[in-house]
Amino acid sequence: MIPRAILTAAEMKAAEDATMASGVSVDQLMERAGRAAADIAWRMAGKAHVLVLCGPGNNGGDGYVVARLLAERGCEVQVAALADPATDAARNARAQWPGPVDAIGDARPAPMVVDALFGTGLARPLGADLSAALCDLVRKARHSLAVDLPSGIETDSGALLSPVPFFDATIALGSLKPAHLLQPAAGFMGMTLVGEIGIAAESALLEIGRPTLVPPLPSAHKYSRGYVLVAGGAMAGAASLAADAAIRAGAGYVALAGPEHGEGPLALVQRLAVDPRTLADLLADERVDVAVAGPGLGLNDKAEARLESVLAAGKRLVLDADALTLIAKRGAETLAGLDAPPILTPHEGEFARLFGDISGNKVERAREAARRSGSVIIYKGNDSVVASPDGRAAIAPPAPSWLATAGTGDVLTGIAAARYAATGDPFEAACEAVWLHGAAARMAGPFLIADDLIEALPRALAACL
Ligand SMILES: NC(=O)C1=CN([C@@H]2O[C@H](COP(=O)(O)OP(=O)(O)OC[C@H]3O[C@@H](n4cnc5c(N)ncnc54)[C@H](OP(=O)(O)O)[C@@H]3O)[C@@H](O)[C@H]2O)[C@@H](O)CC1
Ligand SMILES: Nc1ncnc2c1ncn2[C@@H]1O[C@H](COP(=O)(O)OP(=O)(O)O)[C@@H](O)[C@H]1O
Ligand SMILES: [K+]
Repeated sequence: MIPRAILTAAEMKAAEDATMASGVSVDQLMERAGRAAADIAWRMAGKAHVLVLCGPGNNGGDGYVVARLLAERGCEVQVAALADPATDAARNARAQWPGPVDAIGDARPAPMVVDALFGTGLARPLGADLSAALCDLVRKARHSLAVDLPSGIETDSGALLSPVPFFDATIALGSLKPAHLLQPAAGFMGMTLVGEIGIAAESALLEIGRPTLVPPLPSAHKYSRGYVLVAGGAMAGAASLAADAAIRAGAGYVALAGPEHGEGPLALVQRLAVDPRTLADLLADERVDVAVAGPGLGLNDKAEARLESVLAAGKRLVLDADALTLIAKRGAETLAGLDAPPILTPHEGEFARLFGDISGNKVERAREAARRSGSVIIYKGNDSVVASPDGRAAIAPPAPSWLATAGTGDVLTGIAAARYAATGDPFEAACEAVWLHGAAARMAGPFLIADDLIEALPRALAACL
């Protein structure tokens, strides 16, 4: 699957300028944008009475186009505007709307509401009266559609600048923007669709899409499919979850090396490694492709020594949980010299421990963390962001919140290890793992526990063949 690009407000503006330089006028772009939005509104509500709220900028201009096209289809349309249009394109669009334009205060609740107040140009919070009116009108509607973005959202960060209602659908014009995937904004969009308006959308920031996997070659053997070694520690269950997930995610050989035997399928190779030297010996096996440390590792001196063996092994690494807490003490930048970029999988708390002083939105923080640590970062959450030290970054579509349960992160770590062993590319592996994890969660369903994710993994993987 070709991943969709995500453009910041500035990148969108540049893409729009490039399109115009090739001979397309802003009025034509606005007509396409309005037509795409009107088509969605029509599919949602048919001939229902429509209220279109228009702002002063080009988002409002799109709104006037929507109003005209829906009226042409026979809808009864009320247009309510915040102010007169402030751009030429919006003025032209308004001039082509044959009906009256009311003040926002005169907007009457309608079964279908189209929000064309503000899009990527929103620079500050909506006034309290305006956001209250927007929330009230959307709440009273049966269907609601936001044009480009719900008004009140900051495009690049996904922050809510002022209160925003829940929309049934949002049409992203030309391309996804970060706010379509980042929380809290993404939670207010309803179904998000991208409206094609003829802009070439290219970016180093992508949406994580379904990976394409290939079955093992006829010549495959267990080691060619990837050997993952999971270093266990104080808590056998967590390491077992990671190891079990790695084997279910397609690694050909998975060994769990801990101070005691863990749980897991019979196919999992259990190796007793009571002291760090034994662990180092196991890691010295040249067939080991990827080593995992963190889940259930512990935080005491023994855990430190085990982590040391893993870091010194010269292998590709996936580091999570306790390993991240231990690394935070010595500084994440100490990872920058490893032979291959490791994958780090911090949740919000671990990220703060590792990179507490980084500011900016979630994508910027993930990118800076990747650069500093020379690592691929999976910055977890409902809007997981993956960033690579080479500047590539990706945002996952919202994952089921049922994932908020103990052990699901250990499963992600195991999947990432299996994919890193298979692909050799930590960024690709991280993105694939995040997608598979979310898909397995959707298949496992409500009230899932971490073990259910592992059980669902083969079905999630099969969907990618
Ligand atoms: N990119 C593309 O290819 C295409 C983009 N298109 C569309 O254009 C949209 C972007 O348009 P845009 O740049 O004109 O910005 P927009 O969101 O309408 O708002 C700016 C206006 O609002 C004002 N303003 C801001 N905050 C405010 C506040 N809190 N309260 C009150 N006022 C506030 C601000 O005023 P100022 O800050 O200058 O005082 C300015 O007047 C984009 O989302 C998409 O829908 C399509 O038509 C065609 C293809
Ligand atoms: N509310 C949520 N919505 C979607 N995904 C979530 C949510 N909460 C947690 N997750 C996902 O579940 C996993 C939890 O990982 P983590 O916090 O490390 O748990 P643990 O350490 O118990 O395994 C991560 O992949 C995270 O992205
Ligand atoms: K809008």
